[in-house]
Amino acid sequence: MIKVHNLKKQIASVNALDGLSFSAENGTITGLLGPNGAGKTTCLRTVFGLLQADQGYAEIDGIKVHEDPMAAKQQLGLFPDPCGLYERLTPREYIQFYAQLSGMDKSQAQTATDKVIEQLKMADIADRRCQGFSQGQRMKTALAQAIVHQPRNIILDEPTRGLDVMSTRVLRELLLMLKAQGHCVLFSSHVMQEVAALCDHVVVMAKGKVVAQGTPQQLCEQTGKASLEEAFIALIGSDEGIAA
Ligand SMILES: Nc1ncnc2c1ncn2[C@@H]1O[C@H](COP(=O)(O)OP(=O)(O)OP(=O)(O)O)[C@@H](O)[C@H]1O
Repeated sequence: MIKVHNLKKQIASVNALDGLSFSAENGTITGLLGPNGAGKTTCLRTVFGLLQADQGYAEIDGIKVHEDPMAAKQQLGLFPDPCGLYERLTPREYIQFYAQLSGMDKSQAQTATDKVIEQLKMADIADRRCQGFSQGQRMKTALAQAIVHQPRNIILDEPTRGLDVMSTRVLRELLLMLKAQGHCVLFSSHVMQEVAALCDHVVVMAKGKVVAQGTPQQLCEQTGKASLEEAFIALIGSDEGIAA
């Protein structure tokens, strides 16, 4: 479970986070939806401990990130940019390398790697070099790296940015699988369709604040609108920086 409490962060002259609070539960996909510049990336960076808030704090499974960043990170996987794989390694070598970086010895890392290869159903590509992989295969490998230490919580910043339809579908299926396995999945997006299709809980944010939150249906009911897109426009007052 990921919680943020009253996060405030000023960057240069901008209040990137301005009293942001919400929770993302286990077994649930939570979407952070907001226009460009809303503060989504700043929020996720703070959750991962890459940025320190001026006020407020983030909590991973009850561990305050600023008090014990290492313990918090053990419970957290960060989905990396799938373009940045080491081309000369196979997924098995790549995942095992990251498992060892997270503190496992060689034999623990081998076991954890076998487990995640099975979990993400990627045995067919596990021993091929990443060079020449399709986007979907890259995505599986990147996600495997992020979850090899079996964190309960996974965060993804605009994971489908630049992906084609097939790769987006692969990622969707992977996220639904993680949800079914009881993980807490938190991702940011400004793509309305993706959020509507995937999320159990949507946190609509603008200017560093939560504007509204609930299931897509609750957001439609709150605003009296028929679609999430219309609800979003009613809540934000504009559709600037949002993709259908
Ligand atoms: N390093 C920085 N220097 C200056 N301003 C910054 C910096 N990082 C973030 N900001 C500002 O903080 C605000 C929030 O940025 P953030 O990247 O968190 O938004 P976002 O919701 O992720 O946007 P997008 O959807 O465009 O990626 C923006 O106004 C942005 O310009």
